[in-house]
Amino acid sequence: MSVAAIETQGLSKTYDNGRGCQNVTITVGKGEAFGFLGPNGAGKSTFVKMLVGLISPTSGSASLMGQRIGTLEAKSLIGYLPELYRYQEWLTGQEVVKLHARLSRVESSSIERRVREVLEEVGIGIRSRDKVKHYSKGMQQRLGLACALVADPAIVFLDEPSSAMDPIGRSEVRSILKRLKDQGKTIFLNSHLLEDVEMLCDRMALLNNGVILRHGSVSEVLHKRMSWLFKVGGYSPFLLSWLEERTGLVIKAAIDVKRDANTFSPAQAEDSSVVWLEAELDSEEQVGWLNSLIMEQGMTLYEVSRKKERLEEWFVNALSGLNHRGER
Ligand SMILES: Nc1ncnc2c1ncn2[C@@H]1O[C@H](COP(=O)(O)OP(=O)(O)OP(=O)(O)O)[C@@H](O)[C@H]1O
Repeated sequence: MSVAAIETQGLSKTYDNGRGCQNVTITVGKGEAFGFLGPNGAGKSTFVKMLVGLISPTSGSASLMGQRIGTLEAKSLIGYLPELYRYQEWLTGQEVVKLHARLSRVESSSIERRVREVLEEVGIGIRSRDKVKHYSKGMQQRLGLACALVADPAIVFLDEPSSAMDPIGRSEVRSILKRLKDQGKTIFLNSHLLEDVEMLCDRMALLNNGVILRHGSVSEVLHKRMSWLFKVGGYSPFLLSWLEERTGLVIKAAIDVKRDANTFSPAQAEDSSVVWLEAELDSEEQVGWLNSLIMEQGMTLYEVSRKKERLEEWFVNALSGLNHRGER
């Protein structure tokens, strides 16, 4: 049986103040992208710091590709982008990455080429000769990514890799991570951004107050049932009742909906007006079915989309009714 890329057994770290993360048992296969999702203070960074050998566990055990964490063998397998990074302001981006390449024992004959490649990859190419003190936060985060990748590690630990970036930067980072995944790297992604985890990861764990509340495939953990939005014309309250009766679903109607802000205030929708309908559905087949019923009733279908839940709301729902240990 091949060894897992990351394997932990009851891994715990308790700081003097009683905080940290407790009893985490997970397995991440080689080439898998694993998301560790949790609100601020959940214990994500603590967990990763143990895996990369920066702090020692209070109890439990863990290995990377079969090598005990904290050993040189385990450390030589990893690239790590910390959450709180500070690079030498007086050096250029290129010099910082070179330094990391040397520290990671990249063969000296290939350092120049590798540094150039990785700076291109993260999108610093033309700014690589500027001093770090002139870099924006987003640029520094890209630099951190270059440092994490320069030694071509088998496992990449990323602690909030796009937190300082604007939407374009975020989407670029996602593309870089996707490419890494396609190259067969194992990726461990700490994030409080639902979207990042959803787009990249195969499996994930939801952490709160230092304990894992759920883990499994991303779809198992995130969406049991999903809300869908249908923008329709030719609406009437009568047609809504008909749809509800026919499908057995609860369907809400609203004149306007701010999807990102997740507001769906009930509408006094007038006959024939354009409205948004919202329904919680189990599967894409149900979406198709509802589409066809909407059109069968003579309504015009302008748009269908999945409603994006805001993370806070999702967390509140996921965590509601749980005590601080995640028990109901
Ligand atoms: N060195 C430390 N000493 C004492 N408590 C700590 C230490 N480091 C972290 N903590 C506490 O442990 C808990 C988990 O922190 P951690 O940084 O691992 O969370 P996180 O999920 O990474 O959150 P964030 O995204 O805000 O960094 C928090 O309550 C934090 O205040």
